Amino acid sequence: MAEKLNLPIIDLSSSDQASTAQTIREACVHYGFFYLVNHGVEDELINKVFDESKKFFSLPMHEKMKLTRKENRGYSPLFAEKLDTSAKFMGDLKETFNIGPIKDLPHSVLNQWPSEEFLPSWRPTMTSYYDKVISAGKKLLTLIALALNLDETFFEKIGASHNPHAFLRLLHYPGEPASLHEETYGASAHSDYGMITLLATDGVRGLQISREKDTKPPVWEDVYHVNGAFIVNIGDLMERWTNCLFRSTLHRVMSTEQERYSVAFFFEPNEDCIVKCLDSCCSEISPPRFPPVRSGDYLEERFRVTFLKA
Ligand SMILES: O=C(O)CCC(=O)C(=O)O
Ligand SMILES: [Fe+2]
Repeated sequence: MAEKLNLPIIDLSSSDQASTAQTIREACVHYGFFYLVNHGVEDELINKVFDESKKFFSLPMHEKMKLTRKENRGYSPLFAEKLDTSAKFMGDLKETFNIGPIKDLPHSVLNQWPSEEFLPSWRPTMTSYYDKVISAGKKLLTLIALALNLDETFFEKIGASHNPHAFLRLLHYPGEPASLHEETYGASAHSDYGMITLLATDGVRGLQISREKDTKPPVWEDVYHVNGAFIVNIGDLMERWTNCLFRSTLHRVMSTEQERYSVAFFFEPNEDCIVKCLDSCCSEISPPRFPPVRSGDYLEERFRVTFLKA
């Protein structure tokens, strides 16, 4: 049985920056997860993204396969990815669609879009959502910088949030009859790879976190949906920057009988940004645990090992 979990709630519109930054710090140190409210992305737009996502995943398979994932953009069918690389089962019971940077040339031309004939509102809806979540993410990064006792422009100055390598990912978990496969997950246990993830969920249960990476067996706790809130979590690159002060928490999505949709936004640093332990997070007695790494190289390698096919 999973435990009940009360994640901190961060109000992005609060005028009290100091206390918001302090709550973010506590959330990232203890959970690596929090809820984000008043983030500036309207409910109406979020609902539209879910509607358009459902329309896309309902298309015949041969239409979806015309947009098969290339350069990490486009459609991946069920079992294409296995987020828990150590597990033996065949892959995750989910289908996905990825959209990469939209305005950042030459990356923007790599995106694939469903035909306007079938889905006329798809592209403008996704583009608008992408832009709005980027704005929310940039604002959140200024508070995360304050939470780390850095200047609020830190992530901008080191080039992380300028033309970020951010990916919008639509997810569809079709669900399965109970006990069909003991060891099938919608998304198997993993931590996210990058800087921060902003997740919108549809209210169907399934997402769980395990706070202590090294506890065996892991203790799983349910993350509840909160209307209008993003579920934000810290990724591995942020964990590397902070020398594990902020945790990139293990999470998974259980496969249940109920169909589930979610929309993840992976706000990753600019590909050329070098992620190196922050001075304030290391010392002689606590040296950096990870060597510096170029963000683009790190992310590419993580995709290489988790994708079994497109
Ligand atoms: O669908 C969800 O709730 C979470 C998905 C997720 O963890 C991921 O795609 O990295
Ligand atoms: Fe994830």
